[in-house]
Amino acid sequence: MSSFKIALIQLAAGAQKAANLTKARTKVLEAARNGANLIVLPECFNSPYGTQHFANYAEEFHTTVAGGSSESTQALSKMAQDAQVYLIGGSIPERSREGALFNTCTVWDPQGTLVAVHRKIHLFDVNFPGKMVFKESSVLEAGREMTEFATPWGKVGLGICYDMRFPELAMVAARRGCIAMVYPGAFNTTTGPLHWELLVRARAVDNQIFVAACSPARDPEAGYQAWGHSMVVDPYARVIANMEEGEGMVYADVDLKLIEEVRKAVPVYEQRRFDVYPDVAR
Ligand SMILES: O=C(O)CCC(=O)C(=O)O
Repeated sequence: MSSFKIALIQLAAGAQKAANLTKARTKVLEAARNGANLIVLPECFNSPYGTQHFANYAEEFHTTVAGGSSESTQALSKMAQDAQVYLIGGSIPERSREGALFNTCTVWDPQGTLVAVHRKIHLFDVNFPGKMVFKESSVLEAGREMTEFATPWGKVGLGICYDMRFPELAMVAARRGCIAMVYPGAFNTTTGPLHWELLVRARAVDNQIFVAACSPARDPEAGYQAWGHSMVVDPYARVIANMEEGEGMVYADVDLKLIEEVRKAVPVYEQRRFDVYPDVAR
């Protein structure tokens, strides 16, 4: 199958988890009715985003139990099944069996089966003096593994938000044959205008793959002002779908022929000089 339709759902999450899940469900079913095959929700779509919120909203779920066994994972499983789509469930605060907290993305197939779990690897610890200090590592543990999952169209790699800043993840995923990287991510009004589009397009042009980044909508009442601007970029690094900061949805047709086409036109894959930089060839 050489093409599919992706939908990014940019929604604003409020304080009520159940309401956030209901809103996500409505949008997922709408995207499926409009023909989407792979649907993406934003980072922390079931809770407000902020270090003070992770523990309150965290859920423990078991990857071996159908539906994942917690409130949000059961809701995600059912959404995927009812919509008959692959669903990248943004991220949710996860509590491990040992009590550690993670920022975690779960992925569901059209049967509602859990097919991947990505725990955010690079935690968002930054300091812009006078503007913004954020220290996810004060409450979260970092994931330790790269994540990819199979679809009928090819393998898809995953990262969460700050993971996007680390080109190694996307590079290794592409070298392993991923056709796309998907990042649920909540940039903000400080770093969003500086780096969001640049990073999404950079991961695409470096690796000649599709890249999608799905943000929460900006909520003027929220403590954390999300950047929005969810977007899909093609393997030429062209923005093929995007939006502003409000709630909504964007769709893009992912035409896999473009990967082959750009790799023929600009064959960096065959031109790499690992003999010159052997330390990245390992
Ligand atoms: O990298 C950034 O500027 C934003 C990252 C972020 O908000 C996150 O990792 O949640």
